[in-house]
Amino acid sequence: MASNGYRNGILKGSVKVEKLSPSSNPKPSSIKSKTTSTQVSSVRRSSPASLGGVGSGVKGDSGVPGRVRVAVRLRPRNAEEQVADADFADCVELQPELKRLKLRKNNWDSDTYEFDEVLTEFASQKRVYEVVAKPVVESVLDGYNGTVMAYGQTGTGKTFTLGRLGEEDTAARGIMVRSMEDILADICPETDSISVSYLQLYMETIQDLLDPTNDNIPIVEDPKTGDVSVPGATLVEIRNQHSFVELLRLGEAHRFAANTKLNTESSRSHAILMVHVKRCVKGSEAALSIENGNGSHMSKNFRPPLVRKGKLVVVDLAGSERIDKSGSEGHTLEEAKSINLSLSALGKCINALAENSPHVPVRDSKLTRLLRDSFGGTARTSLIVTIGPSPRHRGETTSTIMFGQRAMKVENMVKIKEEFDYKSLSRRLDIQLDKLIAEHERQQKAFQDELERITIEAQNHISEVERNYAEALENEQSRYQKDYKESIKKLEEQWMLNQQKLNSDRARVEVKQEPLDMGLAVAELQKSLQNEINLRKAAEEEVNSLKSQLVQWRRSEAVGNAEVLKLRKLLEDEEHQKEKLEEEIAGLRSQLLQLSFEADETRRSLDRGGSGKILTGLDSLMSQVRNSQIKDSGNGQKAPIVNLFEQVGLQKILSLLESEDSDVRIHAVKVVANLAAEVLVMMTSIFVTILICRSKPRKDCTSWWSYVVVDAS
Ligand SMILES: Nc1ncnc2c1ncn2[C@@H]1O[C@H](COP(=O)(O)OP(=O)(O)OP(=O)(O)O)[C@@H](O)[C@H]1O
Repeated sequence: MASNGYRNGILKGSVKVEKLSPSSNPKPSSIKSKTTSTQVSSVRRSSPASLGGVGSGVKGDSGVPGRVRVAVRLRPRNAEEQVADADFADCVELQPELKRLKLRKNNWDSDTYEFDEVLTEFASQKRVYEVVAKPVVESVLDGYNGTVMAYGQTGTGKTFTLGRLGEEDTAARGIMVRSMEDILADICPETDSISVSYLQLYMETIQDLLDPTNDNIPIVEDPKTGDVSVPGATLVEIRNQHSFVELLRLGEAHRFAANTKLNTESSRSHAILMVHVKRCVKGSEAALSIENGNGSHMSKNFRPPLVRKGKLVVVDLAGSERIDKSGSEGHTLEEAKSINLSLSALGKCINALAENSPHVPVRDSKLTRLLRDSFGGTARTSLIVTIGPSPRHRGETTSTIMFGQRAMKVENMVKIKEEFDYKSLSRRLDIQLDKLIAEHERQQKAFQDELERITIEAQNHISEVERNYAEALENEQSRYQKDYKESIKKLEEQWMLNQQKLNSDRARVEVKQEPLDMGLAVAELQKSLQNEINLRKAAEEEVNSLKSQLVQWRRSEAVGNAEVLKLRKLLEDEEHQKEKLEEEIAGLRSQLLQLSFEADETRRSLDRGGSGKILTGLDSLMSQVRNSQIKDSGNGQKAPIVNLFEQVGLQKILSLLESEDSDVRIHAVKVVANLAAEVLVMMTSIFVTILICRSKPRKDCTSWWSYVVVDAS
């Protein structure tokens, strides 16, 4: 062992020393993914110096490396040492700022050891808590397992460091009390819970410090996870600091202790305080955890709350002692042997872990079985080794320091303890079920009440209706009975009157019955006869009237027939006349055509200059016209049509055309047609004459022209 070297086997300058400080504690926000943890886990235990230590925890199934943190604390000289070692220097020299401890071998030589924290005899309890335990406590609050353990020679201050209650002097409060203070300050009482069990391992038996009758508690190891638990231990829920301190006091009272040469209050057992912290993961943190885990398929209503279960284990080991120095004998000697045996087993495990040995003799003692998770397990572990200053105990101090040094090489796989709280879900569902059942019962009761109310109302209503109906029926019956009685009474009265009248009529009829019957029969017959006569008369009159009407009708028929024959004759005449007129019109038209033809011939002749021929034709035409005139004037009469026109006038003829009488209209048409023919003839004559006069004026032309003019007018 080189005097200037580090006795923990690590070369100077090659160790990256992590500070045991609150800031090094991992926060859930650093939990990223399984990939990260897998990558890191591949270097497990391979290079402790390169690992991140307590502050690098990341969530994952396999966890992340977290080296056991080790601090050394020096107890001040006690009264005995101040006297006995007055002339001697302490066996150790501390360099807290360098986190180094020098162990003097002699006056001129020393070995130097480096720790995660070096706490001098002046270090306050508060400082010790903050550098040793607080990071672990914070990890526990985040859902990790954590171990704070004190190891050291008897009487060096393990119980002082961990278990002081600080009732007289609060500054003296140890790690247990301060841890609980921090835990209580951090949790949410509504959703989180803390429960505590306090045990001692004495002579290889686990006893319940909170219930001394409960001894020889078995250790249970989960074959799957390797988790160690002592389910037989009393578990007390902690709600406040006071109850916890009382609990510690109770436990301390039950702890085995002995008065040895080295410690008047020497603990003869290993005390193990287990603080279970169950925290409900909330909000986005829970959602993130569920997303990363396997709870995403669960329905929100039936999704159990996600909880993180951290367990803080504070171990106050019994002190290792040299029997010759402690003076233990008898039962105390047996205790000492047992203590040393278990501490030796712990040391072997630490050695094996520190050396990455494939076999770790965990099962050699109950202490190692209990601390399985704390060394080489999943917990964050912080070890404080306590030493005394006396050079007389240099060997024990060296042993303690070496234990601490080896422990620093132990690396755990820190793993968050997060799980679904099915019990809580079950409780919650039970509560919901109870509520639903209560609500259902309440609704059912309300329904029943309502039903009863409606039934009663309906029954009342029915009763009222029945009552009203009965009353109405009764009234009606009495009214009818009354009317019936009155009617009967009236009928009886009427019958009485009729009876009286009948009687009186009978009496009268009996007196005048015979003469009355004859007279009536004769009068009746006479009346019938008269009626028959009257009816016969009326019938005869009717027949006569019909006969005269028949004669009248026959006469009218004969007149009508004669009229019809007459009209037919007239119609035939008219048709005959019409045919004649049509023949005349046809003749006139042919004449007109002839005249037109001749006029055309005449014009052509004139155009060719053949006046002689023209004259001949003209003379012929003129003679025709003149003959016509002469012929007309010869009989002293104009044509009948012209005469008719002169006699009747144009307006009259036109009005006759619109007459309703068909004969009149036919005559009017004839007149107009003949007139048109005559006018046409006359106009043609005039036209011819004009042509003649224009071509060659003659003497007789003037006279003829005047005739035409006179005739035309
Ligand atoms: N840092 C310290 N400052 C002052 N006094 C101390 C300190 N450490 C321990 N002591 C005192 O030393 C004595 C022994 O301490 P303690 O009982 O805690 O030792 P221990 O390691 O628990 O012993 P054991 O293993 O025998 O139980 C006690 O009287 C305690 O008050």
